[in-house]
Amino acid sequence: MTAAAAPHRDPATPAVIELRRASFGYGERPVLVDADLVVHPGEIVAVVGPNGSGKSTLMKGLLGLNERIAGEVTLFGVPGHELHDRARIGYVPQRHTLSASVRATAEEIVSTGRLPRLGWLGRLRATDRQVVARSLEVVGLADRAATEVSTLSGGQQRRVLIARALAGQPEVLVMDEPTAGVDAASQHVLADVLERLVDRGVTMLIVTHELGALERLLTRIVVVDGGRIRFDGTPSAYAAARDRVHHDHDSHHHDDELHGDGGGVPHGPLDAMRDRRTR
Ligand SMILES: Nc1ncnc2c1ncn2[C@@H]1O[C@H](COP(=O)(O)OP(=O)(O)OP(=O)(O)O)[C@@H](O)[C@H]1O
Repeated sequence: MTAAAAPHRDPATPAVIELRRASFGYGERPVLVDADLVVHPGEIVAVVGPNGSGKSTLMKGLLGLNERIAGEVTLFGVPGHELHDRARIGYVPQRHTLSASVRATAEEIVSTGRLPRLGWLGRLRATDRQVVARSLEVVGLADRAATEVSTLSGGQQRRVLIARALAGQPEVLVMDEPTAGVDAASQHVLADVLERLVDRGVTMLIVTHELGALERLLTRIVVVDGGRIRFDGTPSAYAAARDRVHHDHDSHHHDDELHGDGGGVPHGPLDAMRDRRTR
């Protein structure tokens, strides 16, 4: 299986995400430093690295959800803090399941993702309901619209959260571990969901511990380690440089929380490549 081809790029179209020597942290403390990263329209970029290396800090930083200590963030060609149309970005935060205390149907949760696009009356119109229904359809949960989310499986809940992000009709999806804590079968379902989004031209930046199921979709892989971007290249360049960019295969604590034994999924982003090579 080969990685996805890099999309054709119109030089006149600005990058979706552009970081120049950006440092992000919490309070005064820098966590992710000196990051240069450019994501063009149509790219599917995986961000990998050990636990605590700064991946989530990178995601939150580019979304303006933590402190920018230095450098520049440009989104769709404008400084990040000046981007008023936030609905252009869909964010799936790092949270593997919805709390059991959330008493809402899948449709209600997904409808909240429509809020940034509502008209001045602030009410869901017929077109909004159609978008919500379509978002549930894309993630394969049309038949669960009326189901309480707390009764859905972990993988299905992740898909509800992705559908919620899709309901805002974003041009880019920033996802923090969409496959964390879900079993191998659900990971493949999620990869199929993401593939449908690729076909629709959605740009994606995905933090993941399980490169396996997503690998065929990726145009680039970024390795974060020790608070810095250590590698940024194509999947084949990553495979070739794997000794240089190798990092610890921390078993992922989120998987442990859900499965105890980690659920039998590969833990390191390099695992899938190594498996294939030895087959
Ligand atoms: N809200 C916060 N306030 C203070 N420090 C934080 C906060 N969130 C994360 N950190 C610290 O920043 C560092 C990097 O954390 P981050 O969550 O970015 O890593 P990560 O690579 O996403 O890890 P994981 O794979 O475990 O999710 C850690 O030392 C963490 O303790």
